[in-house]
Formats: sequence, C-alpha cells, structure tokens
Amino acid sequence: MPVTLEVKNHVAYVTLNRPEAMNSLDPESIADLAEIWARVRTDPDIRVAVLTGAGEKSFCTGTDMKKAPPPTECMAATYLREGQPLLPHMKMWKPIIAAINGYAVGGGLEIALACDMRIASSNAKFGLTEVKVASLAGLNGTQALPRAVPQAVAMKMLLTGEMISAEEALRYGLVSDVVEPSALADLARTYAEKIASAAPLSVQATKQAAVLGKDMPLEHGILYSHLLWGVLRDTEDRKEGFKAFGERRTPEFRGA
Ligand SMILES: CC(C)(COP(=O)(O)OP(=O)(O)OC[C@H]1O[C@@H](n2cnc3c(N)ncnc32)[C@H](O)[C@@H]1OP(=O)(O)O)[C@@H](O)C(=O)NCCC(=O)NCCSC(=O)/C(=C/c1ccccc1)CC(=O)O
Repeated sequence: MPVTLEVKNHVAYVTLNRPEAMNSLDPESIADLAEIWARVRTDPDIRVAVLTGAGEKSFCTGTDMKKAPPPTECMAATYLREGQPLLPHMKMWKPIIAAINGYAVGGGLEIALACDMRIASSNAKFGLTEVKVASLAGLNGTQALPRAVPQAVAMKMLLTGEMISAEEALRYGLVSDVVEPSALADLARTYAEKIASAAPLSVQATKQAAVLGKDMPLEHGILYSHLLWGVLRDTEDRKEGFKAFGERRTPEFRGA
C-alpha cells in the first residue's frame, strides 16, 4: 500500500509508504490519502492523526514527478469541481501532527504546513523547491510558509528553492521539537496520546477557535471563542471533567 493506516488508542497513524521514491506522491498515494482522511474525519473512534513517512530519509518530497499523469481535462473543470486534490481532504477539526522524519520538500512541506503540529528528526530538511522544477508551491506553500516563518526566510526559501535544516526550522518556529531520528515516533505518539486523552469535542473546538480565529480581528476571535466555550459548556464530557477533578480520578471522555 502506498499509504498505510493504523488506528490505536484513538490515534490514526498515517504513513506515506514509498521510501524508495522518498515518499513522493503518485496518483495511488493521492487517492489513498483522500480515503484515509475521510475515515479520520468521520470515524468517531479516531481523535487525532499522526502523519509521517516510512524510513528515516524522507517525510515526503511532493509530487512524484516521474509518475505525474498528463492532464485528462482542462484545469478549469478540475478546479471548479474540487479545487486542488490534497489539502481539502485534510480539512477537519481533529488535530493532525506531522512527524517529519527527513526531507519535507515541495508538496511534502506544503502538507506539513497544513498540519496542526510539526515535530522533526534532527536530519530533517525543509524546502519549497518548486521553482527549481518550473512549478509553484500551489497547494498552500506561497501563503502558509510566510505565515509560519519570518517573511525574509520564507521569501528566500520560496524564490531560491533553498532548503533549511531541522535546527533552522526549530529556530524559526516552523517546528516545535527536534529529536534524534530514533526518538521521533515515540514523541509523536506521546503528543498524540495526550491529545487523545483529552475531551474530543474540547480539542476540536480549541483547534477551530485557533485556526479560524487567526484570520479574525482579535476582538472577533475572542467573541467567537467565547461562543465555542458556550457550546462546550453543557457537554457531558465537561461535567465528567469537573466531576473527575473533584473525585481525584482520571476522567472518562466520550465525545458527547
Ligand atoms: C529530496 C532530494 C534532495 C533527495 O536527494 P537524494 O540524492 O538523497 O535522493 P535521490 O536519489 O534524489 O532520491 C531517491 C529516489 O527517490 C526519487 N525521488 C525523490 N523525490 C522524488 C519526486 N518528488 N518524484 C519522483 N521521484 C522522486 C529519486 O528520483 C530517486 O529515485 P531513483 O533514481 O533511485 O530511482 C531529491 O530527491 C529531490 O530533490 N527530490 C525532488 C524534490 C522536489 O523537487 N519536489 C517538488 C516536486 S513538485 C511538487 O511537489 C508540487 C506540488 C503541488 C503543487 C500544487 C498543486 C499540486 C501539487 C508541484 C507540482 O506538482 O507541479
């Protein structure tokens, strides 16, 4: 399978599984990913996802340039029907953690930018190299990178296609943690299980407030987050969370 899915303890582990091609995305991988994200979004047992690449060399190097099929219809038809094929499938309020285990290049970095948390191994490298192959970081790269790192760094990366190291990515805030390659999967699991142990509706509302609020004026964002707090106020899980605190026990959340 070009992409694998394993679900354990409410965590979906999604692995791009073409290490011989640096986990680049061929048409089968893109189709698999669409199905997997649909499952993650709708399966109530799944509370959080971890996305990584097989092997220790590469997270994902974007489009498989050797297998990219010639277009079968005009761009207008595709664009007006489904926009672009990858990122809308990742749009959900369940958090996605990118565990970047090597190269995150081109569409690979763009996918990582669409995740909510990014952690990396010390050998990871990050680049939007599309200009080098006469293309454009058109998934989200030209928009998301300048919002994720300082403008001067983003413009250097976008215009020259130069890659940055894991250490630089940490310094610029593109990733939150850098660990030895052998420790990456454990760290991803630790974060994912922490998220999965929290109340699912609370986690999803928190993501929604943070993601949507980022593009609102502060005052609107605060009002919106207060409304979301109100939506959560009457949930069974909030009652359970408060009760469990008083009884000094671990809460049992049901997503209700
Ligand atoms: C990442 C590298 C610098 C690593 O170099 P290294 O020397 O360590 O390893 P290689 O020998 O180069 O790689 C091993 C093996 O993997 C194959 N490989 C690697 N990446 C790709 C790829 N993207 N497509 C196909 N095959 C790939 C490589 O050919 C080797 O195979 P072998 O010869 O052994 O059979 C280096 O690999 C590298 O620079 N890779 C390319 C990175 C890149 O340019 N990525 C951007 C692709 S374009 C893109 O992602 C786009 C996304 C998009 C935008 C908008 C809308 C949709 C998609 C743009 C687009 O599609 O137009």
